[in-house]
Amino acid sequence: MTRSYEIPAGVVAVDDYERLARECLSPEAWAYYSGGAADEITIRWNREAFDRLKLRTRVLGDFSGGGTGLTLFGQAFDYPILLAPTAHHRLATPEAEIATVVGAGGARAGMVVSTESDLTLEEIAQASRRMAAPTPLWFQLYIQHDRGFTAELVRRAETAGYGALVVTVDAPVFSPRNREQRAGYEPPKLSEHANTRGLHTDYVAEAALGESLMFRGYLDVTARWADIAWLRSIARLPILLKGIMAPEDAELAIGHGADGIVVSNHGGRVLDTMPASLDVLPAVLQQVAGRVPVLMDGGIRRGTDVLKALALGASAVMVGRPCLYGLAVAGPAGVAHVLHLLRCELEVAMVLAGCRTLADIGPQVIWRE
Ligand SMILES: Cc1cc2nc3c(=O)[nH]c(=O)nc-3n(C[C@H](O)[C@H](O)[C@H](O)COP(=O)(O)O)c2cc1C
Ligand SMILES: CC(C)CC(=O)C(=O)O
Repeated sequence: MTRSYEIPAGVVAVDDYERLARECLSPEAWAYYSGGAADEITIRWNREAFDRLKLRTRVLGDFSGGGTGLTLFGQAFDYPILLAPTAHHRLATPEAEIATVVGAGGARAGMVVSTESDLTLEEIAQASRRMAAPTPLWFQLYIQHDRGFTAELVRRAETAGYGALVVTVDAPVFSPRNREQRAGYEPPKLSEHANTRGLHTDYVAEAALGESLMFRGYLDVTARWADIAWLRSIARLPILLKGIMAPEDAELAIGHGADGIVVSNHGGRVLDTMPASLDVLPAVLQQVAGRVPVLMDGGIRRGTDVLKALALGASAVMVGRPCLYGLAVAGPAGVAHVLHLLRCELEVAMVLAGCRTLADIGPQVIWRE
């Protein structure tokens, strides 16, 4: 199938991609990408938390030699916006994650590849290497019930040249996603995913009426803190834990060897009425006290949102749905455009807030009454 990868006229902001993506995606795929847990209240709160904060501007500053570059775990990034790990890009485009990585590379953004990608982690890394400027890639790991299989995934990511492991710890189970259910979205079986092909999934829980869903052995195989120490012992790469929403868990993460933390409520897709990631960020940062980098995701749709997250103390942010919407509308060009829009908006906001570099972004950027 040949597709047009042109950016449609009139697209000037990330939200325009959301509107257009709905028209490009099947109703099931739209429900999967855009939806969240239960009543999707956390999705709304993720946005509202950004909108509540006001920015404080400064004038007549000197911006010579400024920029948005940063280093994380020894890797250089042009700007502090990475693609969050998201599953199943083939729902958006037949080229799946290859289109995404090409778009990310075009915009020179880092990308986190999901365990549940539709292409193998090796195929995605290879596509990135073919580009003039390969994208910094990290691998998002779901710890599988088969720890031998998990160790093999880690080894594969290291061999393929990934720069960090982002271990998602917030979703041992998902609460129902009613929008997906109502649209009739059927997720592909884990044993048929590109990276986990052949994994046996006999443990998957289903409950008949009158039976407990969770407490019949299913949770015996899910990851625990000891698994993080184990991962640390077998992996050479830096390990970030994604989905930390409590200061106590941030402390445990560092205690078990994590090199970084991602404050995230999984884009409101795991447990509805969790607070906004942005609202939890300050408490986690206070606990971490600069010992490891703290990233965040959830609800970022504007460069001003990125500025606000950094002003509260995040080292960088990750963006999920907007990249999928760009992918659905215009393939690699759409992904690159989404990232470019966010980067340009961030730069404008930095200048108007009087910040020459990321190091200048601090609490002074937020207007306090
Ligand atoms: C369709 C979709 C699939 C996702 N798949 C994964 C995944 O495989 N692994 C993961 O850690 N997070 C996954 N996430 C969560 C994102 O990494 C991220 O936390 C979230 O999308 C951020 O919120 P935002 O979409 O508002 O930017 C997924 C999110 C979406 C929307
Ligand atoms: C296939 C899912 C487990 C991927 C995911 O994390 C999500 O859909 O939010």
